[in-house]
Amino acid sequence: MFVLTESDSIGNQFIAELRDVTIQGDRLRFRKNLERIGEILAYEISKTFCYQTKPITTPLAQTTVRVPDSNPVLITVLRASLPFYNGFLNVFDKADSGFVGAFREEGEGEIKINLGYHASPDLEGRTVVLADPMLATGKSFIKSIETLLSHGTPKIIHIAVAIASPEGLSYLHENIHVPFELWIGAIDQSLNAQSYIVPGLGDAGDLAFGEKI
Ligand SMILES: O=c1cc[nH]c(=O)[nH]1
Repeated sequence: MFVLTESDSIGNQFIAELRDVTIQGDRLRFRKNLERIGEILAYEISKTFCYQTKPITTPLAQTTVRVPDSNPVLITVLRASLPFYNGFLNVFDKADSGFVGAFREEGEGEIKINLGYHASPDLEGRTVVLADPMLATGKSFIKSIETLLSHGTPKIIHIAVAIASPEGLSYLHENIHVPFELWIGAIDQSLNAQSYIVPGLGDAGDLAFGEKI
């Protein structure tokens, strides 16, 4: 498991700005910071890929460069993930993409996650990056992964999140039965009664795009 804020880097500044009530109201900056964290996590994930030697001709000579031998599939969960996903797409610019539409069903008691929409390429044997900035209960991740597995069994699923709750992490470990790795911006203290992450940052979708009805 990689956790960005476990060591000092400029990434901490981006996380701080996402959380800070005096800064996060600037939607452009909020989306940009999610994107920048996506780019950093994408770079870290790229270190796990298989590489091959590619011959290159520069204007001056022949040389070789080690490049990834395949492109991942990026799966993103609408809508809060879009700026975060964009960070991954900036780095993995040749990636295929799939989309999942997940929403929380309002009501009394346990939170229910509904997947209204999904569109994905064949995932058989592929390296998948599932990007969603907020790992709260983990239920939408598990629902998304169950749905994705009907499109083939990936070689590995890299799960990338900006902020994770300990409860969500436990839920993923208990419920994912295919190879996976976790790439996280920060791990927070807990979930509150409304299943928001504390200290967290609030509602990532609303902060990125405005409140929905
Ligand atoms: O704290 C949380 C949890 C889920 N989704 C969010 O946007 N924020």
